[in-house]
Amino acid sequence: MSQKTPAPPPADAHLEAMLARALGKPAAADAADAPEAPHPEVAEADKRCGYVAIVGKPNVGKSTLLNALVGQKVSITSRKAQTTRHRITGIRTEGASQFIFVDTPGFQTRHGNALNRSLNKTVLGAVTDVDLILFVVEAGRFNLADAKVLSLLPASAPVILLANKLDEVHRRGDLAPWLRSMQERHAFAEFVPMSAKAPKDIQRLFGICEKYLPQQPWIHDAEELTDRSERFMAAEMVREKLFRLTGDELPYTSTVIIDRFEEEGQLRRIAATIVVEREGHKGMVIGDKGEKLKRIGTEARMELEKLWGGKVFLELWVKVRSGWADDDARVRSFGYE
Ligand SMILES: Nc1nc2c(ncn2[C@@H]2O[C@H](COP(=O)(O)OP(=O)(O)OP(=O)(O)O)[C@@H](O)[C@H]2O)c(=O)[nH]1
Repeated sequence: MSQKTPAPPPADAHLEAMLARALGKPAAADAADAPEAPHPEVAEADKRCGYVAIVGKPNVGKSTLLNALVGQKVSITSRKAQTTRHRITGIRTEGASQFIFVDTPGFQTRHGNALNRSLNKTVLGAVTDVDLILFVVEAGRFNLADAKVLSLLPASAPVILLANKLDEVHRRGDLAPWLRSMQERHAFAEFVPMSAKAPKDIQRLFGICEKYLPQQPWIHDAEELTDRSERFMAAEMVREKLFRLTGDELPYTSTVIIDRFEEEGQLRRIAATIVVEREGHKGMVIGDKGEKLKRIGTEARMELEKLWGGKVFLELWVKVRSGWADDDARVRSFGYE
Protein backbone atom coordinates (compact mmCIF):
# COMPACT_ATOMS: atom_id res chain seq x y z
CA MET A 1 0.00 0.00 0.00
CA SER A 2 1.50 3.31 -1.00
CA GLN A 3 1.58 5.85 1.72
CA LYS A 4 0.63 9.35 0.89
CA THR A 5 2.72 12.03 2.53
CA PRO A 6 0.32 13.81 4.81
CA ALA A 7 -0.20 17.45 4.10
CA PRO A 8 1.60 19.57 6.68
CA PRO A 9 -0.72 20.80 9.39
CA PRO A 10 -1.84 24.39 8.88
CA ALA A 11 0.29 25.66 11.77
CA ASP A 12 3.41 24.23 10.13
CA ALA A 13 2.59 25.67 6.73
CA HIS A 14 2.07 28.99 8.40
CA LEU A 15 5.43 28.61 10.06
CA GLU A 16 7.23 27.82 6.80
CA ALA A 17 5.61 30.82 5.16
CA MET A 18 6.74 33.06 7.97
CA LEU A 19 10.27 31.73 7.74
CA ALA A 20 10.39 32.11 3.96
CA ARG A 21 9.08 35.62 4.24
CA ALA A 22 11.49 36.51 6.99
CA LEU A 23 14.61 35.04 5.44
CA GLY A 24 13.86 35.13 1.71
CA LYS A 25 12.72 38.73 1.72
CA PRO A 26 11.81 39.30 -1.94
CA ALA A 27 12.35 42.98 -2.69
CA ALA A 28 8.78 43.57 -3.87
CA ALA A 29 7.31 42.17 -0.66
CA ASP A 30 9.64 44.37 1.35
CA ALA A 31 8.55 47.45 -0.47
CA ALA A 32 4.92 46.53 0.06
CA ASP A 33 5.55 46.03 3.77
CA ALA A 34 7.29 49.35 4.32
CA PRO A 35 5.10 52.08 5.74
CA GLU A 36 4.62 55.20 3.70
CA ALA A 37 6.77 58.24 4.28
CA PRO A 38 5.40 60.54 7.00
CA HIS A 39 2.57 62.61 5.60
CA PRO A 40 1.20 65.65 7.37
CA GLU A 41 -2.32 65.18 6.02
CA VAL A 42 -3.40 61.77 7.24
CA ALA A 43 -7.19 61.42 7.34
CA GLU A 44 -8.46 60.88 10.89
CA ALA A 45 -10.28 57.72 9.84
CA ASP A 46 -7.03 56.14 8.57
CA LYS A 47 -5.05 56.76 11.73
CA ARG A 48 -3.79 53.92 13.86
CA CYS A 49 -2.27 54.16 17.31
CA GLY A 50 -1.28 51.59 19.89
CA TYR A 51 1.12 50.33 22.54
CA VAL A 52 3.91 47.91 21.74
CA ALA A 53 5.82 46.29 24.61
CA ILE A 54 9.38 45.17 24.09
CA VAL A 55 10.23 42.32 26.46
CA GLY A 56 13.07 39.86 26.85
CA LYS A 57 15.80 38.73 29.19
CA PRO A 58 18.81 41.03 29.74
CA ASN A 59 21.20 41.77 26.91
CA VAL A 60 19.15 40.48 23.98
CA GLY A 61 19.07 43.97 22.41
CA LYS A 62 15.82 45.57 23.60
CA SER A 63 17.27 49.05 24.07
CA THR A 64 19.11 48.91 20.75
CA LEU A 65 15.83 47.94 19.11
CA LEU A 66 13.85 50.70 20.81
CA ASN A 67 16.36 53.38 19.86
CA ALA A 68 16.39 52.17 16.25
CA LEU A 69 12.58 52.14 16.14
CA VAL A 70 12.29 55.61 17.61
CA GLY A 71 15.20 56.90 15.52
CA GLN A 72 16.71 58.69 18.53
CA LYS A 73 18.47 57.58 21.63
CA VAL A 74 15.73 57.30 24.26
CA SER A 75 16.99 54.19 26.00
CA ILE A 76 20.51 53.49 27.14
CA THR A 77 22.44 50.46 25.91
CA SER A 78 25.45 48.67 27.24
CA ARG A 79 27.22 45.33 27.04
CA LYS A 80 26.54 44.95 30.72
CA ALA A 81 23.30 43.08 31.40
CA GLN A 82 20.45 44.92 33.07
CA THR A 83 21.22 48.52 32.22
CA THR A 84 17.51 49.20 31.64
CA ARG A 85 15.64 49.74 34.89
CA HIS A 86 12.68 51.92 34.08
CA ARG A 87 9.77 51.57 31.80
CA ILE A 88 10.54 53.96 28.96
CA THR A 89 8.21 54.80 26.18
CA GLY A 90 9.50 55.80 22.82
CA ILE A 91 7.14 57.14 20.21
CA ARG A 92 7.33 56.89 16.44
CA THR A 93 4.78 58.15 13.96
CA GLU A 94 5.19 56.55 10.54
CA GLY A 95 2.69 57.29 7.81
CA ALA A 96 -0.77 56.87 9.33
CA SER A 97 0.45 54.86 12.33
CA GLN A 98 1.67 55.94 15.74
CA PHE A 99 3.66 53.31 17.64
CA ILE A 100 4.11 53.84 21.37
CA PHE A 101 6.91 51.57 22.49
CA VAL A 102 7.39 50.35 26.02
CA ASP A 103 10.84 49.18 26.99
CA THR A 104 11.17 46.90 30.00
CA PRO A 105 13.97 45.86 32.28
CA GLY A 106 15.65 42.59 31.51
CA PHE A 107 14.18 39.89 33.62
CA GLN A 108 16.62 39.03 36.39
CA THR A 109 16.47 35.45 37.57
CA ARG A 110 19.65 35.14 39.60
CA HIS A 111 19.06 37.51 42.47
CA GLY A 112 15.96 37.86 44.60
CA ASN A 113 16.70 41.19 46.28
CA ALA A 114 14.37 44.17 46.60
CA LEU A 115 15.69 45.89 43.48
CA ASN A 116 14.97 42.84 41.37
CA ARG A 117 11.52 42.35 42.86
CA SER A 118 10.79 45.93 41.81
CA LEU A 119 12.16 45.28 38.30
CA ASN A 120 10.04 42.18 37.85
CA LYS A 121 6.93 44.10 38.86
CA THR A 122 7.74 46.68 36.20
CA VAL A 123 7.96 43.97 33.53
CA LEU A 124 4.46 42.81 34.44
CA GLY A 125 3.09 46.36 34.52
CA ALA A 126 4.52 47.13 31.10
CA VAL A 127 2.84 44.26 29.27
CA THR A 128 -0.64 44.80 30.63
CA ASP A 129 -2.89 46.75 28.30
CA VAL A 130 -0.66 46.70 25.25
CA ASP A 131 -1.77 45.93 21.69
CA LEU A 132 1.30 43.97 20.72
CA ILE A 133 4.23 42.33 22.48
CA LEU A 134 7.63 41.96 20.86
CA PHE A 135 9.30 39.07 22.66
CA VAL A 136 13.00 39.52 21.93
CA VAL A 137 15.39 36.57 22.02
CA GLU A 138 18.74 35.92 20.37
CA ALA A 139 18.13 34.04 17.11
CA GLY A 140 18.69 30.31 17.54
CA ARG A 141 18.84 30.51 21.32
CA PHE A 142 16.44 29.96 24.17
CA ASN A 143 17.27 29.27 27.79
CA LEU A 144 15.64 29.31 31.21
CA ALA A 145 15.80 33.09 31.52
CA ASP A 146 13.95 33.46 28.18
CA ALA A 147 11.40 30.87 29.31
CA LYS A 148 10.78 32.77 32.51
CA VAL A 149 9.97 35.98 30.63
CA LEU A 150 7.76 34.09 28.18
CA SER A 151 5.83 32.50 31.04
CA LEU A 152 4.95 35.96 32.37
CA LEU A 153 3.37 37.24 29.17
CA PRO A 154 -0.39 37.70 29.28
CA ALA A 155 -2.59 35.91 26.78
CA SER A 156 -4.43 39.17 26.08
CA ALA A 157 -2.08 40.49 23.38
CA PRO A 158 -0.54 38.95 20.27
CA VAL A 159 3.15 38.12 20.69
CA ILE A 160 5.70 38.41 17.88
CA LEU A 161 8.82 36.33 18.33
CA LEU A 162 11.62 38.70 17.41
CA ALA A 163 14.78 36.69 16.83
CA ASN A 164 17.43 39.38 17.13
CA LYS A 165 21.15 39.35 16.31
CA LEU A 166 20.53 37.37 13.13
CA ASP A 167 23.89 38.70 11.93
CA GLU A 168 25.52 36.43 14.52
CA VAL A 169 23.84 33.27 13.19
CA HIS A 170 26.18 31.59 10.75
CA ARG A 171 24.13 28.49 9.95
CA ARG A 172 20.78 29.82 8.84
CA GLY A 173 19.60 26.24 8.15
CA ASP A 174 19.51 25.62 11.91
CA LEU A 175 16.85 28.28 12.30
CA ALA A 176 13.93 26.25 10.91
CA PRO A 177 14.11 23.50 13.56
CA TRP A 178 14.68 26.11 16.25
CA LEU A 179 11.66 28.03 15.06
CA ARG A 180 9.53 24.90 15.10
CA SER A 181 10.54 24.24 18.72
CA MET A 182 9.72 27.85 19.57
CA GLN A 183 6.29 27.62 18.02
CA GLU A 184 5.57 24.68 20.35
CA ARG A 185 6.33 26.87 23.35
CA HIS A 186 3.87 29.60 22.49
CA ALA A 187 1.40 30.40 19.73
CA PHE A 188 3.39 33.31 18.34
CA ALA A 189 1.49 35.59 15.99
CA GLU A 190 4.57 35.98 13.78
CA PHE A 191 8.23 35.24 13.66
CA VAL A 192 10.71 37.96 12.71
CA PRO A 193 14.39 37.07 12.48
CA MET A 194 16.33 40.32 12.17
CA SER A 195 19.12 42.50 13.42
CA ALA A 196 18.22 45.57 15.47
CA LYS A 197 21.34 47.13 13.98
CA ALA A 198 20.13 46.80 10.36
CA PRO A 199 18.01 49.81 9.28
CA LYS A 200 16.17 47.83 6.57
CA ASP A 201 15.08 45.24 9.15
CA ILE A 202 13.75 48.04 11.35
CA GLN A 203 11.79 49.46 8.44
CA ARG A 204 10.35 46.01 7.70
CA LEU A 205 9.36 45.61 11.33
CA PHE A 206 7.20 48.76 11.18
CA GLY A 207 5.29 47.23 8.29
CA ILE A 208 4.79 43.99 10.22
CA CYS A 209 3.65 45.67 13.46
CA GLU A 210 1.35 48.25 11.86
CA LYS A 211 -1.63 45.95 11.40
CA TYR A 212 -1.79 45.15 15.13
CA LEU A 213 -2.43 48.78 16.09
CA PRO A 214 -6.09 49.67 16.53
CA GLN A 215 -7.62 52.26 14.25
CA GLN A 216 -7.91 55.32 16.44
CA PRO A 217 -6.57 58.91 16.69
CA TRP A 218 -2.96 59.45 17.68
CA ILE A 219 -2.34 59.96 21.40
CA HIS A 220 0.86 62.03 20.97
CA ASP A 221 2.02 64.69 18.51
CA ALA A 222 3.64 63.25 15.38
CA GLU A 223 7.01 64.80 16.36
CA GLU A 224 7.06 63.53 19.96
CA LEU A 225 9.72 60.88 20.65
CA THR A 226 9.36 60.12 24.34
CA ASP A 227 7.18 61.06 27.30
CA ARG A 228 10.10 60.89 29.66
CA SER A 229 11.23 64.10 31.36
CA GLU A 230 14.54 65.78 30.59
CA ARG A 231 15.52 65.10 34.19
CA PHE A 232 15.03 61.39 33.65
CA MET A 233 16.92 61.42 30.35
CA ALA A 234 19.85 63.17 32.06
CA ALA A 235 20.05 60.44 34.75
CA GLU A 236 19.81 57.71 32.09
CA MET A 237 22.58 59.24 30.01
CA VAL A 238 24.96 59.50 33.00
CA ARG A 239 24.11 55.90 33.89
CA GLU A 240 24.91 54.70 30.39
CA LYS A 241 28.33 56.39 30.40
CA LEU A 242 28.98 55.10 33.91
CA PHE A 243 28.43 51.47 32.85
CA ARG A 244 30.18 51.85 29.52
CA LEU A 245 33.30 53.39 30.99
CA THR A 246 33.63 51.16 34.06
CA GLY A 247 33.12 47.93 32.09
CA ASP A 248 32.38 44.82 34.10
CA GLU A 249 33.98 46.05 37.31
CA LEU A 250 31.04 48.02 38.64
CA PRO A 251 27.97 46.14 39.96
CA TYR A 252 24.67 46.96 38.24
CA THR A 253 23.25 48.18 41.57
CA SER A 254 25.01 51.53 41.08
CA THR A 255 22.56 54.27 40.23
CA VAL A 256 22.25 57.97 39.41
CA ILE A 257 20.14 60.61 41.15
CA ILE A 258 19.53 64.10 39.78
CA ASP A 259 19.98 66.60 42.64
CA ARG A 260 19.35 69.76 40.68
CA PHE A 261 17.99 70.59 37.22
CA GLU A 262 17.69 74.24 36.23
CA GLU A 263 17.04 75.93 32.94
CA GLU A 264 18.47 79.36 32.13
CA GLY A 265 17.36 80.20 28.62
CA GLN A 266 19.07 77.67 26.33
CA LEU A 267 21.41 76.45 29.12
CA ARG A 268 20.59 73.53 31.41
CA ARG A 269 22.44 73.27 34.72
CA ILE A 270 22.41 69.75 36.15
CA ALA A 271 23.89 68.33 39.35
CA ALA A 272 23.82 64.54 39.68
CA THR A 273 25.06 61.98 42.19
CA ILE A 274 26.30 58.54 41.25
CA VAL A 275 25.39 56.22 44.13
CA VAL A 276 27.59 53.16 44.57
CA GLU A 277 27.32 50.36 47.08
CA ARG A 278 30.87 50.14 48.43
CA GLU A 279 33.77 52.44 49.16
CA GLY A 280 35.86 50.38 46.72
CA HIS A 281 33.44 51.12 43.89
CA LYS A 282 33.91 54.84 44.41
CA GLY A 283 37.50 54.62 43.21
CA MET A 284 36.41 52.76 40.05
CA VAL A 285 34.03 55.57 39.16
CA ILE A 286 36.41 58.41 39.98
CA GLY A 287 39.50 56.82 38.40
CA ASP A 288 43.07 58.01 38.46
CA LYS A 289 43.12 61.74 39.36
CA GLY A 290 39.38 61.91 38.63
CA GLU A 291 39.97 61.00 34.99
CA LYS A 292 37.11 58.49 34.70
CA LEU A 293 34.47 60.66 36.37
CA LYS A 294 35.52 63.53 34.12
CA ARG A 295 35.05 61.35 31.01
CA ILE A 296 31.64 60.12 32.22
CA GLY A 297 30.60 63.75 32.66
CA THR A 298 31.97 64.94 29.33
CA GLU A 299 30.41 62.13 27.29
CA ALA A 300 27.03 62.42 29.00
CA ARG A 301 27.05 66.21 28.55
CA MET A 302 27.84 65.92 24.83
CA GLU A 303 25.01 63.43 24.24
CA LEU A 304 22.54 65.57 26.17
CA GLU A 305 23.53 68.67 24.20
CA LYS A 306 22.91 66.71 20.99
CA LEU A 307 19.54 65.49 22.26
CA TRP A 308 18.29 68.91 23.37
CA GLY A 309 20.14 71.15 20.94
CA GLY A 310 21.39 73.48 23.71
CA LYS A 311 24.30 73.90 26.13
CA VAL A 312 24.51 71.72 29.25
CA PHE A 313 26.49 72.28 32.42
CA LEU A 314 26.82 68.96 34.24
CA GLU A 315 28.23 68.52 37.73
CA LEU A 316 28.81 64.95 39.02
CA TRP A 317 29.26 63.61 42.53
CA VAL A 318 29.91 60.09 43.83
CA LYS A 319 28.46 58.77 47.09
CA VAL A 320 28.54 55.43 48.87
CA ARG A 321 25.20 54.12 50.04
CA SER A 322 25.91 50.64 51.36
CA GLY A 323 23.32 47.91 50.84
CA TRP A 324 20.68 50.03 49.13
CA ALA A 325 19.71 47.28 46.69
CA ASP A 326 18.46 45.19 49.61
CA ASP A 327 16.32 47.84 51.21
CA ASP A 328 12.75 48.15 49.92
CA ALA A 329 12.14 51.67 51.25
CA ARG A 330 15.31 53.00 49.74
CA VAL A 331 14.64 51.39 46.36
CA ARG A 332 11.34 53.26 46.35
CA SER A 333 12.93 56.55 47.37
CA PHE A 334 15.26 56.30 44.37
CA GLY A 335 12.29 56.22 42.06
CA TYR A 336 11.71 52.56 41.23
CA GLU A 337 8.06 51.65 41.32
N1 LIG B 1 25.48 41.63 16.70
C1 LIG B 1 24.42 42.27 17.19
N2 LIG B 1 24.49 42.82 18.41
C2 LIG B 1 23.39 43.46 18.88
C3 LIG B 1 22.17 43.55 18.13
N3 LIG B 1 21.28 44.22 18.89
C4 LIG B 1 21.88 44.53 20.04
N4 LIG B 1 23.16 44.08 20.06
C5 LIG B 1 24.16 44.23 21.14
O1 LIG B 1 23.74 43.50 22.28
C6 LIG B 1 24.16 44.16 23.50
C7 LIG B 1 22.96 44.40 24.42
O2 LIG B 1 22.07 45.32 23.82
P1 LIG B 1 20.99 46.17 24.66
O3 LIG B 1 20.17 46.87 23.65
O4 LIG B 1 21.67 46.98 25.72
O5 LIG B 1 20.19 44.99 25.36
P2 LIG B 1 18.95 45.02 26.36
O6 LIG B 1 18.14 43.82 26.03
O7 LIG B 1 18.30 46.36 26.33
O8 LIG B 1 19.68 44.79 27.74
P3 LIG B 1 19.16 45.10 29.26
O9 LIG B 1 19.16 46.59 29.41
O10 LIG B 1 20.24 44.45 30.06
O11 LIG B 1 17.84 44.45 29.45
C8 LIG B 1 24.84 45.46 23.05
O12 LIG B 1 26.24 45.25 23.03
C9 LIG B 1 24.30 45.66 21.64
O13 LIG B 1 25.18 46.40 20.82
C10 LIG B 1 22.15 42.94 16.82
O14 LIG B 1 21.16 42.95 16.09
N5 LIG B 1 23.30 42.31 16.41
